[in-house]
Amino acid sequence: MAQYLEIKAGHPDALLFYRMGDFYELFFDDAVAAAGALDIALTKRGKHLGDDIAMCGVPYHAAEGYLLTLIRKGHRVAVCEQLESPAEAKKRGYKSIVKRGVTRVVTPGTLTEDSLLDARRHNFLAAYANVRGDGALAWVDISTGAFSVLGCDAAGLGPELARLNPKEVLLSDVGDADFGVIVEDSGAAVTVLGNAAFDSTSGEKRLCGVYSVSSLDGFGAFTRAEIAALSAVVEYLDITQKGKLPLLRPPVREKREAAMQIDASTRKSLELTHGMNGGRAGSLLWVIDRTQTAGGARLLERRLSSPSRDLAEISARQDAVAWCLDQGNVAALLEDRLREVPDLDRALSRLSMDRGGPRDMAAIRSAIEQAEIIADALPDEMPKALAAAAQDLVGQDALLTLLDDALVAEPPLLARDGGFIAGGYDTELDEFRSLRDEGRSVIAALQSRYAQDAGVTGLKIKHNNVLGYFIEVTATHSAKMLAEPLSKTFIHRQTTANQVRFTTIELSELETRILNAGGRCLEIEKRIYSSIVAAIIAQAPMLFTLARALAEFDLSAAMARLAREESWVRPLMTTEREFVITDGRHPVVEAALKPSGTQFVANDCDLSLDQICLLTGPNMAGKSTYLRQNALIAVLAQMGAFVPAKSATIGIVSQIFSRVGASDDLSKGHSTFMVEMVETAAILNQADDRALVILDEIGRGTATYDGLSIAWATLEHLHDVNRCRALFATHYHEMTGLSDKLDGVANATVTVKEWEGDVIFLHEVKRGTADRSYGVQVARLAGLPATVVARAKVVLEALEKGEREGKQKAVIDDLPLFSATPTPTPTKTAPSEVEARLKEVMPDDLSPKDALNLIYELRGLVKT
Ligand SMILES: Nc1ncnc2c1ncn2[C@@H]1O[C@H](COP(=O)(O)OP(=O)(O)OP(=O)(O)O)[C@@H](O)[C@H]1O
Repeated sequence: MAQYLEIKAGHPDALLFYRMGDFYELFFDDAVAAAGALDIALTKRGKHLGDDIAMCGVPYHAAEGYLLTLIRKGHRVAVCEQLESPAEAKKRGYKSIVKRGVTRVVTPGTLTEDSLLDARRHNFLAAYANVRGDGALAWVDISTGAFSVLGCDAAGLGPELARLNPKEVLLSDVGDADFGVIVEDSGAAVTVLGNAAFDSTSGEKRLCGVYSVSSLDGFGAFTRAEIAALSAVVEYLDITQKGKLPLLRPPVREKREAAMQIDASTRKSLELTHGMNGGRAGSLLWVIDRTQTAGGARLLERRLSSPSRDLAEISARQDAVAWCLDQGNVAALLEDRLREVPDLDRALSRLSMDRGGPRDMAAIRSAIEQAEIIADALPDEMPKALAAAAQDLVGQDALLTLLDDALVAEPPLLARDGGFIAGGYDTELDEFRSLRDEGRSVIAALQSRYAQDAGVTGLKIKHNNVLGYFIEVTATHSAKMLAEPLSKTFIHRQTTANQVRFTTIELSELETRILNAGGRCLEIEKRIYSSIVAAIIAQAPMLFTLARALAEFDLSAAMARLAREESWVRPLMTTEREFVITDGRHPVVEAALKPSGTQFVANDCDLSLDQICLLTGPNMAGKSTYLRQNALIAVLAQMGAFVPAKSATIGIVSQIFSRVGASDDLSKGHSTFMVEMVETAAILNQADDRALVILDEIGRGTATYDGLSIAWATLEHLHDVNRCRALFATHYHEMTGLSDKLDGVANATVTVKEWEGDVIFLHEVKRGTADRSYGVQVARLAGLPATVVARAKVVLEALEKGEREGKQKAVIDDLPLFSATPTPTPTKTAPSEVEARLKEVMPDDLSPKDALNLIYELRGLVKT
């Protein structure tokens, strides 16, 4: 208990997983918290200061799953291991306690286990530093070594966190409390560190130490804040990994201006990487992902989250996709090979942190192998981005030879039990192995000899952990075995209910030889294992580059496949302010319609001359879909992908803002309307003339005239001040008059057909205005009770009539609604012939033939 309390004192904010043999045990409050979170039994063990000690435990071999649950529920876990075996402890004295120590603190941002991670997404740990008003955000994925930093003021923190989606963010204990709120809003866990961790002077030294350089200048000209943020990350890794730093790639300095700016609410409403339910399903990422490897999928997610603003970079990526489309055979081979490529980054980082095993080595082997095959198949002439990547695919021959020679074809997961080094690689190992294996065949021979000598055919030589090797016969033979002459050779060891066990001098000697040989084998394999790990780590920077190159090929091929399968085209990107889309489509809605066979109606969009498009149209006509599809096309184009359209010309978009749909944020005390206004304010204050703004039904959350006035003034502001390209959907038909007053505002509408009182949605966007919203008809389609729909029609007609005649108030007063009309009872129609016939049928009494006849009969009734 003293040992426990001492270790626990060092980790007051984490649940302590205290290793006791085959279990991790938790005590006191930790036990209560963990038992609740894991839904496992809470028990007691011993007393402390007179009180029962609460306890619970989880088996160590199943600990990963429990860890994941605890991390997901917001806990941190300090894993305390036994640092020696009980036998070693006993050597120090009979009552010695096994040495224990925390080997790792598991937090949301520092996971490395495959089972705890989403293979197709990064798992970022971030740190935000503020040095005298200058802010910087650094982030790392320790499972891949990717490490980056970016100058970022407080206003930029929210959008950047939305872009990166880190799982954990480190903040200084002397920082602004607002930072904590921003981080919490992003959904990441906040971890507060002492301000010393953010010290840029000692931080610079620490970073130089990590990369074994005398200055960081070679990696970029970092600001003090950037160094502070980077070093806080390293400090935290040091604390949580107990000095065993993961492999970190040199920090990459990013610039905010390099990427299209997309704030958190826009990302959410466009569902770029996460659907409405927070998972992948329903997102753009989900629909466009055709990558074969985890590395490719992660690169896709990064690109989609950070569309570029650099024309050269975008066209280089487009060239790569176009090339893959053009070179169908090479692309097909690429995809075939990539399918065999395991997660190189994560295997590498696990090995570097001593959490890997032989299977990770095999993963590295097959990644290098596939990379070489791909490199061999590539032609000399390739677009720039792929040519550069192709060079990084080769150069690991020596490591490949080592892994090929040293490893068996399918090594086990863990190094612990050996058996992963190939025969012929190490002569000493081979010798001990044959001794060990020979021993086994000698045992088999010995068994048959003893069986013959004793005249007991059922005699067996067996092995268990208590007795080691022993000879076993059934109890019926015990008298014979215990009597001379057999008792001279067979020494009695144990009698159980049905068996008697013996040993012989010969057997014990053989056992020692086998055990020694087995132990030696394990030792040698361990030594070779370490040397292979060292050889791999020595190549780590090149292997990370190779992984990145594979991901680049994977992504280009995947984008090409997508373009081919879905008939997407290469958009023409310019530095002007054009935005011309012909036959654009919404990829997610189109994919959702596909199973039902419904055709998505493609629509044009031209914001070049008329920089603002004011869209009116009935409910359910497809306004939101149209707005979003154009934003998504811009995002796809700037990530370097092809786009769902017949043709597209897009002047680089600097920022995208989207205010779509209504939601409240009760946790912040914001009503639906308040949220809408906060988001609109952000757009009007920030959008520049290269921005693309999408506003859907601004002002609908308040009274009609307030809403209309706000929408009106907002559109004027976008037009006069922001001067950005915008799509503006509204049900305020009064606003369509603005196009006469303001240059560069054009009206468009989504067409519908009226047929026998119903609306038919054509989903076609045309120039012009809508005169009605057909809200009542849509409400009927939604299943509003017929009485309500009928009543709404009456009210609507009266209101419209009143408006025409300019006496709306009088009409409202006249409405019978306010003089309590009796609710018309739903009319009951007599049952149809078919219904009447069906009522007579007893399904259980029907033979198959009767049932078929019945169907014909019913069909006949319908005809008549
Ligand atoms: N271009 C299209 N082709 C085919 N179906 C479409 C198209 N656009 C929209 N739809 C279908 O219509 C549905 C409603 O579209 P959307 O939400 O965009 O309408 P809306 O005009 O914004 O409606 P509201 O004004 O009620 O918010 C979509 O979920 C989709 O199924």
